[in-house]
Amino acid sequence: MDSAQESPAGRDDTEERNAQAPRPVRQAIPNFRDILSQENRTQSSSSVFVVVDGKEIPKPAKAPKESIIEMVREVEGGDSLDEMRNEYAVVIQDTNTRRGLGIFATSDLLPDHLILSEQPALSFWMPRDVSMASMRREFEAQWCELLVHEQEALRAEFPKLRPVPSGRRTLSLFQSIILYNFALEYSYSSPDGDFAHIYSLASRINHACRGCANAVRGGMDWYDPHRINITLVKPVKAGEEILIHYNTAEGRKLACAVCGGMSDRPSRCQALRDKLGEWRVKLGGRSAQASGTTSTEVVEQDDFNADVPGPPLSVMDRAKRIRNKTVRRWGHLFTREGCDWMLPWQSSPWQSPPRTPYPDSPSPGASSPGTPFLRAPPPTAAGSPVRRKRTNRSRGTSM
Ligand SMILES: C[S@@+](CC[C@H](N)C(=O)[O-])C[C@H]1O[C@@H](n2cnc3c(N)ncnc32)[C@H](O)[C@@H]1O
Repeated sequence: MDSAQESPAGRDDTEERNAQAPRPVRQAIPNFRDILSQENRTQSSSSVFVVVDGKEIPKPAKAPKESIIEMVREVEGGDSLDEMRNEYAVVIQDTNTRRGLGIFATSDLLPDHLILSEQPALSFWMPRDVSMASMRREFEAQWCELLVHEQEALRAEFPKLRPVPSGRRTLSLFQSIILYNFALEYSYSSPDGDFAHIYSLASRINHACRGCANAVRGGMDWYDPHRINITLVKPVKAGEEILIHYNTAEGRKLACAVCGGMSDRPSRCQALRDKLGEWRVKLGGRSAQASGTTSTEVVEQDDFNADVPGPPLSVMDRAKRIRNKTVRRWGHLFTREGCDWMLPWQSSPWQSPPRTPYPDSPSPGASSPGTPFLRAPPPTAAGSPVRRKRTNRSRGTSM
């Protein structure tokens, strides 16, 4: 018989059976708030309260990061927040310029996108009571405390660390200087100035002036203070380099990767180009919003707190300032554009700023007869004037 022509009695039976059968219970998918409150129930020892939905609940003693990662893994199929954001969003590539390696976006992204969020690959603790002269030895000691496989992994990841051996109790002066130099070049100081953090990806980001940079370093992560967050401030196309601003008074002065300017702001030429771009968008009838954040807006945002005195400089920042002064003063003696501080004879010319390499170093064309020109004369048969041949000096033990 056709099921549509079932007798009324038969239909009643089926309805009764359906009513008696236990209904499958719909399991609610836990969301972030559920997990948070679950954690609150288990860890209610904390006396600090937070307000969720108008209700006061005890603040979790432990950050529910693991729970978030679990949820992300379930939803996205990724392994962690890092994996979800970093490896899919950016890639390390050679810039094919003197900048060396850089970080490039893998897809088109909009402003405000959190493009990088990662934990340090290596952290050097910078004790406050240690003088700058001892800082190099401090870093050396901390390097020697690492396990050999950790040192090997870092050496494989950062080619600049290759001359620094693994598995030693002490380093030679040369190796120690390379390590120190690496830390100065690749590290970000923690907000409290106690640590120098080196990141696998974020430490590869190159510099651009505030106006040309398309990303900024975000504030401190509440859950994880050593995590660095890099957020876009401009729309970025796939394959475009991610650039942030990191020329500070105490750091090494680098030319902007986009406009070549040495200052914080875009060069006049770049500012004009930006303005033209804005006008082109306006005249083209599209909304001004399509151009994203303009360089002037970025500068204004950044300058908002410009006159608020910053925190006192950390030891690392002071070390950077001294190094920068040394490079500005003596760099021109070693290479045409500047030196890699202690390794001038090894370094390749690391940048070619468009006009004057450093604000106060003499440029070859600019010397007037009245001003003394400090460039070293070319090497003679007697040896280079910069690295003189070692004379045979007695070392105390005579034959
Ligand atoms: C934090 S590292 C960036 C990663 C580096 N490019 C690499 O190959 O590993 C900083 C160094 O990159 C180079 N660099 C970064 N921005 C630059 C720029 N705008 N112009 C020239 N060199 C730059 C400088 O040598 C600087 O000391």
